[in-house]
Amino acid sequence: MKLATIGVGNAGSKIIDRMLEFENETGRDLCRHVMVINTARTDLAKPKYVPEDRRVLIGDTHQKAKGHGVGGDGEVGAEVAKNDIDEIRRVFDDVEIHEVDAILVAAGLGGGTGSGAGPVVIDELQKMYDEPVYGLGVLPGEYEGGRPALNAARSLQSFVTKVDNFIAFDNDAWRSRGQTVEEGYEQMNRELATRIVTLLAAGEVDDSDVGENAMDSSDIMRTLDTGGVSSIGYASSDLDKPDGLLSKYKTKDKDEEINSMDAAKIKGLVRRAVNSRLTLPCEVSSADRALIIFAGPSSMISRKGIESAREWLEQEADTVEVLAGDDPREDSDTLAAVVLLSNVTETPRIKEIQNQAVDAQNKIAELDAVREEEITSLITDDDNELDPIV
Ligand SMILES: Nc1nc2c(ncn2[C@@H]2O[C@H](COP(=O)(O)OP(=O)(O)OP(=O)(O)O)[C@@H](O)[C@H]2O)c(=O)[nH]1
Repeated sequence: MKLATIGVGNAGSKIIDRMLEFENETGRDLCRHVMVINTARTDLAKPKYVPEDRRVLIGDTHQKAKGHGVGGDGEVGAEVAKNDIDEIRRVFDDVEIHEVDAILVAAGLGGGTGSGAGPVVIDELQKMYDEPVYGLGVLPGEYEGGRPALNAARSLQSFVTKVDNFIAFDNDAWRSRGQTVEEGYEQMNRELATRIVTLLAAGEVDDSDVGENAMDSSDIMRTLDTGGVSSIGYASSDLDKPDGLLSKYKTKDKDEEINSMDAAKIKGLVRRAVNSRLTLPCEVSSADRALIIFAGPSSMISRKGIESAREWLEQEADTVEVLAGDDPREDSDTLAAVVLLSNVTETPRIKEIQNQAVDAQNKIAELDAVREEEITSLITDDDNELDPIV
């Protein structure tokens, strides 16, 4: 697939930057257009792979932002993006939309810019283009507290109703102990970039290269066509290691011996992808559609293997809508299986975020209600005998 990618806010921009890094390292060419949008000047300087002229600062004249971010306030994030919509539209105008199949908007839903400006950007994209717009959203961890949960729960409603599909990443599930927050984010962003690029870069090869099992961009788009919230699973196998995963066999046409994985091992790789940590933990059987892509040297991936993996996932996901194919990467020294579970409806983390958000909203309302009273009581003497000077 060929993508226009847009990162909104700090997390969104870092994820797009990692996607560019991963495609660079692995010789893929997914992100044909890139843009990052932020309300904080310092965060806009962070990406390493995003060209300078594709970084857009919004809200630098807004009284509550002034180039320093929106301090976690989603309402301000949305307001700033609406005020600067002409500037955003001007940068979109440079995108040769006929060169791309879809647009991907990445954002952290816990932050003010991601949660507020993200949906405004998506609205504009949907107005301007007919191509599908996908969301890639980070859900905040419980440990971050009530405010990010409130942003995320509200923003999720906007994102999911506005995008053609929302692929979620749950920071809570991916948090590991013994790391600083920054180290943790770095690792999570790499894991996410590996999954999303491996998934979406399939089908980008020339028509001349397409083998009989090759996955096509239209297959991926069809799987994402359900709307709703989706999750990705991933597993890979190192082909250099003599770990018994490979078996020798002779090709029919040529009398040469080549390495391949037998069908059971290919199925095992997919089972590992589905049973390992998903980007959003969910009940696999609640998926509406699913898709498997094998990325690696095509000689490793037998048709029988693809078919048995597809049948296995059809049972697991309890749907007849499972597509499977390969993304030939002849130079790769790994064989990766990436599984897209589209429109999953049973995912406990979203309910937890909503509960945390409702508690936070009630607490904020309570504090707002008593604030004036408490300030007045603090500055007033017990018998109210004193008057202000002016
Ligand atoms: N996975 C991941 N999550 C991140 C990262 N940075 C931030 N987050 C998450 O994203 C949320 C939003 O943070 P930011 O992206 O920094 O915020 P923002 O959208 O720029 O908004 P403001 O800072 O309020 O202007 C946080 O609450 C975290 O949950 C990151 O590098 N990786």
